[in-house]
Amino acid sequence: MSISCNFSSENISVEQALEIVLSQTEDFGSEKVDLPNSLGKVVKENIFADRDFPPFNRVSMDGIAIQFSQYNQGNRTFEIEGIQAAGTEQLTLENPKNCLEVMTGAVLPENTDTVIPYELIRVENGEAIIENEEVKFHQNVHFQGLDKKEKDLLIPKNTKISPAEISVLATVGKAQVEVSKTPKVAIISTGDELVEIHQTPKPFQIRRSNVHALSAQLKNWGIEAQNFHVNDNKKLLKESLAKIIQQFDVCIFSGAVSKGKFDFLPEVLEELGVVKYFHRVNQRPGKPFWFGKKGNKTFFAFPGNPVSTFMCCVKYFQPWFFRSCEINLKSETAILKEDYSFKPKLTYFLQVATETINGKVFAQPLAGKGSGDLANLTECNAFLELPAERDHFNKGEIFPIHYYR
Ligand SMILES: Nc1nc2c(c(=O)[nH]1)N[C@H]1C(S)=C(S)[C@@H](COP(=O)(O)OP(=O)(O)OC[C@H]3O[C@@H](n4cnc5c(N)ncnc54)[C@H](O)[C@@H]3O)O[C@H]1N2
Ligand code: MOO
Ligand SMILES: [Mg+2]
Repeated sequence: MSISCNFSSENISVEQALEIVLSQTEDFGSEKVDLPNSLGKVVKENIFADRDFPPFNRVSMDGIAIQFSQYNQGNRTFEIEGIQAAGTEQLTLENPKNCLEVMTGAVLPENTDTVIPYELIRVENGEAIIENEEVKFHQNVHFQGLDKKEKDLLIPKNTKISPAEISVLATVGKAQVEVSKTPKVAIISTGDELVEIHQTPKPFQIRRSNVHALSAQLKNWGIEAQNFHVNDNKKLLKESLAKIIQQFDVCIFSGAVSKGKFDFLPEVLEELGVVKYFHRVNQRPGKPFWFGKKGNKTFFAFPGNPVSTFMCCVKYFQPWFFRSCEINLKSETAILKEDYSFKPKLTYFLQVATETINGKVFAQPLAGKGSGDLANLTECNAFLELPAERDHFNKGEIFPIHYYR
């Protein structure tokens, strides 16, 4: 999809902004990585069952294996012929009136079809005596191919790898997996008021928390970003960015995009040849969001207020990255739990705490004290997207929701 750049100085809507961002995805290609390093990445090959699941008739309780017909004929005492342990070749029950002890994970012995757990038998003088009458044909046997058949598709290409996929990849022997390459991402904070997290800020300073919040969000999506800091000095900003831009596919900024005397970022980016696609979106938080491209490099300049940076990363960077990896994030909705009013003609990303009741997701507004109130993020788990054209939202209405945890 190609969308022409929005060079106008008019603010654009959230829908337009997202459409532009999503029209600017990039293909980062794929690479083979060792299985442990594939967590959080997107698999770029179909994963098939290399054998039946389970691969043999698997004993699923420790006990004895018998022929059910013997039990059905009234036999309750079975001489023990031997032990079938897990990890040993299949034994054969020689005499159908006897039994074999079997362990969970072992192959069900030849000539047996039913497993009775130790709890329901008594073992005396080399014999197993069944004490419970309720034995069912085929009980406690996990039959070969019951879950999946050899060559079944287990994980389709373009699935995000979670611990569940790791389990399946491991069991089919994928020591290495083809995954989408992640872009090289730089996260750049700006501002003379910022100090490192291990430093004690002077009364007029704060720690550069946005960079750590962004890094953590990206880490959740399988991206290891590098972070930088530049002070509010135009010349320095331009020199530093000229170098950083060369080395990265994506630059995510926090701060210096609003109307302040030291908000140099938009002009510096343009001076460095980055094409502005939009600046300012009709939204709160995050109104001064600036987005641009230079060739196949992508620039997300998020407003510095911590909740703005955070929300913009969830709402714009996240779907951009997943679309680049050919994954469509599913859109989710939630039910507003109480009436809420927001007057400005802006899309409002209301901070909410969700609760699921009878399968329905309810969103409790916990708006916080504005986009500087980062502590409020810990009280909530999502942003509820309230449309710009309305100013009152009723309890019970359904709106799009964006989770961050
Ligand atoms: N006259 C106007 N002033 C402001 C407007 C406006 O439209 N007209 N927009 C406001 C809005 S909305 C936002 S959001 C901010 C965005 O400002 P900037 O992107 O220029 O960011 P800064 O000025 O650099 O910082 C804003 C705020 O955020 C704090 N900050 C910045 N970086 C970090 C960081 N890494 N970790 C923690 N906190 C950070 C910074 O200290 C400031 O308090 O502008 C409004 N002003
Ligand atoms: O976008 Mo600003 O975040 O409204 O404070
Ligand atoms: Mg500013």
